[in-house]
Amino acid sequence: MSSATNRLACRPTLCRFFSSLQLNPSGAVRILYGSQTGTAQLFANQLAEGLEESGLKNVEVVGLDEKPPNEILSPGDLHLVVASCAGRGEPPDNARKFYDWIMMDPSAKIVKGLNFAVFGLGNKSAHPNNYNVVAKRLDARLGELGAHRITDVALGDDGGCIENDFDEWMASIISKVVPNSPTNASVPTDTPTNDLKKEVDVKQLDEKVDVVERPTTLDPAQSDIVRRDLFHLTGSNRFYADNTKKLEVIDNRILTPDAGESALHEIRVSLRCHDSSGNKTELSYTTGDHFLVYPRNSDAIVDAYVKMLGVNPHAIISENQHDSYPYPKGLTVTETLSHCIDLGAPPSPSFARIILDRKDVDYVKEISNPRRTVIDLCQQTGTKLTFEDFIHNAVPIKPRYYSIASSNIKHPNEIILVYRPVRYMTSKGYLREGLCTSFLAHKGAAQRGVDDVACLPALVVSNPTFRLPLDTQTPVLFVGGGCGVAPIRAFIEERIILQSTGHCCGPATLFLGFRNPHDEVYQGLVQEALQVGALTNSDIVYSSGSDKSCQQMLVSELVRQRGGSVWKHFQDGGHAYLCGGARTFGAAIEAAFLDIFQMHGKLDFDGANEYMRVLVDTGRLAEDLAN
Ligand SMILES: Cc1cc2nc3c(=O)[nH]c(=O)nc-3n(C[C@H](O)[C@H](O)[C@H](O)COP(=O)(O)O)c2cc1C
Repeated sequence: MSSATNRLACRPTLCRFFSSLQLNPSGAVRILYGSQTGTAQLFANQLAEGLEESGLKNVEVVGLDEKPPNEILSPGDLHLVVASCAGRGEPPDNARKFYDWIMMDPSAKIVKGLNFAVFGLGNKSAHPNNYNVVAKRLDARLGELGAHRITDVALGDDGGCIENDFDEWMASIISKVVPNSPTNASVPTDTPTNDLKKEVDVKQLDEKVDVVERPTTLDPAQSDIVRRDLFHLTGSNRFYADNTKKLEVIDNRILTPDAGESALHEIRVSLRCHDSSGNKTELSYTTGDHFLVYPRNSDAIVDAYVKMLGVNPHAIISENQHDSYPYPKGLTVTETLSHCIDLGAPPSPSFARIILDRKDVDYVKEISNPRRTVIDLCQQTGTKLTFEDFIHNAVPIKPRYYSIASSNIKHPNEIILVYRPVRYMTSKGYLREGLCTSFLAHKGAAQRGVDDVACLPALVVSNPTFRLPLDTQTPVLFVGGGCGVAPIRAFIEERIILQSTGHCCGPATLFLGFRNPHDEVYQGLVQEALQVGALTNSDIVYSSGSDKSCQQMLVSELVRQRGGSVWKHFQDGGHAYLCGGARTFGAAIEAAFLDIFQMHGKLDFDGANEYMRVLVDTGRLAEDLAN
């Protein structure tokens, strides 16, 4: 690790713990990743670095779409699979072909004699019925086909502390694969040293990352948008998804000005755009789809990190970096910090231990719950990080999913999103803003042409399991809370059009909750739907009403109160849609449904769970729950 480029590849975190191990390089290790939004890919790269730093030579990271399915597995090698779940228990797009092949193709028997272990990425509270099913099924299938499992499938929960889950699994893999390794990398047995503090100064950084000075300052019109040419959409450095476009914001407004700082906002985005050759194209969507937005950090936080790291913001990171450089090459330092790294996210457990120079860090209590960031920890400890330390250990920006709040029949050329800006003070007095919601909140409507302030890098993501029933007569029940109003708005809008174009719609019930009456949105649309018969009943409740006349209760209480009719709805073949936050709202409504199935359906606990499972499996209970 002496050359400039190789030093970049070194993750100090793991280097220190594993560099002096005796190794037994008995064969090649193939790390396979299936990733929708980049986390599994990041983990796969971290695992490769951990294994290489332990001395393994023959480690390869392979995206599950990088080879034909029947060439992905290589008998005799160890395969470490890192795979997330997307959709409703679906594999991520890049894993789809391999997943279908291994699950169904008879030629998939060739995996006999192969060693493997699987780490899954999922979200338990958001997807309780499909939690990590992709990893579980891959693990079971590989075993069934005769491959040798070196350790049980491990499940990472993105609703908890997935970095911790992964660190633990990686440590156990390294201890199995590399003889004489420490048994637990996440609680290192050696005392952390001051390695980071001895790292290079800015001048050396320029040598190490091979940067060149950009003669002029950045052109703001080029710095904040989708730049497919700049963000190298090839190979493992793929940053934006292929069909990401730069889309114009048509309107961005507060829906409920009386609700104060945390009011719900609505943003309208045009689907008309230009392709790379300058030709006009149009994106399309179907009601119920998702919209993926790539946010960037604010200039203020980027400036703070530039100062803390002592780097030249205009230096360009050269194309000649080592392959393990985690971000697109050729960007300036500012662009990399703005677009690639989540500067407001807490560091990973291992990085936090390094910065704090302690091995006994209580990660959840000290770091993740208070949402302390790298800059907070460095200010607290006086730790001086180099740019390379930071860039190789910091958390990358993940794109954010939003439920589209419009019907494609009513709005074929634009989409509507509903969002609530996240902004709060931590107990330590730090102001925190949600990365994507504050990014959206600063997007003005397009004034003249397409400028950065008015554009979003974004794409439509199909959500085929979240659709209104094909038979418009089927009874539907919409249950939503807060921002969960978004997909419900889309469905109501669609039913109004269906109704007005002669498609007679069956009964539709709406149970909707807001914080208080000031927070309530889209009353006009709900009234119109009730008048034209697109909705049959509507109950709106508030978790904290401001006057006695309003319905002060939780949506889950309302659902329980209407238990008899909810049971009848399902017995009549009705469909239901659950839309809101995963942890509290989604879990509470599911619990209410289970109670109803027991009380009104006279089922026992297992029977109620089974009833729910069948509803989910047959697409009659569809969820759109946010983390
Ligand atoms: C649209 C969407 C659908 C998801 N579906 C599931 C699911 O069915 N089951 C699950 O356990 N997790 C699900 N998740 C959670 C992801 O698997 C989890 O956030 C993971 O860390 C993403 O990893 P990736 O960035 O590598 O794709 C879903 C996430 C999104 C955004």
